[in-house]
Amino acid sequence: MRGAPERDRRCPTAALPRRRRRRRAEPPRRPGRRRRVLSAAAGPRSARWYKRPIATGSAGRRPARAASAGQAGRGEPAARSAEPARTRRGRRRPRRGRPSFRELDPHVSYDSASASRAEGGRRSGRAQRLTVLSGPSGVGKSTVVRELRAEHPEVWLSVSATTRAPRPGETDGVEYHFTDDAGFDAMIAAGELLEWAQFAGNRYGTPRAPVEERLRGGRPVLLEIDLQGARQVRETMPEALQVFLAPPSWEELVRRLTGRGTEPPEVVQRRLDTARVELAAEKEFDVTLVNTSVDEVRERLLALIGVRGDAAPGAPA
Ligand SMILES: Nc1ncnc2c1ncn2[C@@H]1O[C@H](COP(=O)(O)OP(=O)(O)OP(=O)(O)O)[C@@H](O)[C@H]1O
Ligand SMILES: Nc1nc2c(ncn2[C@@H]2O[C@H](COP(=O)(O)O)[C@@H](O)[C@H]2O)c(=O)[nH]1
Repeated sequence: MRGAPERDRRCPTAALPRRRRRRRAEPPRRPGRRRRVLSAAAGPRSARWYKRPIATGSAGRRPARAASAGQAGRGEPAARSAEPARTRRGRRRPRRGRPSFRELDPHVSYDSASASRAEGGRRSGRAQRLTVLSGPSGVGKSTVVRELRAEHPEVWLSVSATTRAPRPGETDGVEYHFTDDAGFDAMIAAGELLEWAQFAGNRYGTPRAPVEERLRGGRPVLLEIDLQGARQVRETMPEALQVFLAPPSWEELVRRLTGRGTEPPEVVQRRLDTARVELAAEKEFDVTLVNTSVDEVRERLLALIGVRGDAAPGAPA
């Protein structure tokens, strides 16, 4: 054992010059945990990934590329103005703090926990099976999921129960299981819901049994749920991959939600108020995908779920 220097027992910093005492007397800081982030290296469809160490708290995302998804004029993510700082050796210096959702580009970033879960799962032959897709109302979750399932019906989407009234064109048992308050209460009381939440004046919940059944059968399962539901699933099923779908900009989110024309103005406003809270919680998720292009997000999501582009479609829906 190396001999420890003898200490002044009354004051551990007494031997230090005065200006260094205060700093040494403070409890030692935890060294900044370094995370590894995988980011798309090249073009939007690239299957190449590079690993880039970043400091804790930084998403380490690539600077946004204007019109990267060929959606010029439709709320492209704001490009970062300055080149990233570099170390003396010319390496990229990690940014301090996470960028806001406005700074993100439509490329995926995910931290070490989810990356190793997803990658490790695949290596061991056990693909990531449960994926939660969340994000503010109107960001495009249903649109992306619809496109994804058109190509890959083997990805099973949970049909939620809700007390919301059906919109024109919605069918009971297809988009939702529509129920009333008493029916919803009964499901809660019977423990039939994996999670549930109150959202913009209605209740929504994920029926537990069908999800568990599909997971047992090895099907990739997708839950399209709000932030409160995502938090509950994080508690009860921490192995689930949590994906946040973000809008390219606030203005674009407003445009999409109002443009959809499914809610009266007061409900749109309510959903937008909630959206601010949801956007602020983006960091809780393993991955953020910015929905600038539905095609790109669909491909990214398929890769994250672990469904290969060459996977045979046509599995039972
Ligand atoms: N990448 C995109 N570019 C432009 N418009 C889009 C994009 N993705 C979705 N939209 C449009 O945005 C609107 C809202 O999409 P969608 O209904 O899928 O949102 P959502 O997140 O499922 O909303 P909610 O949470 O309220 O169910 C739709 O009109 C859809 O066509
Ligand atoms: N916590 C849950 N949230 C859900 C569920 N099903 C849908 N949702 C979310 O509700 C809002 C509003 O949906 P809308 O169809 O009325 O526009 C949206 O964010 C959905 O993701 C659920 O089972 N649990």
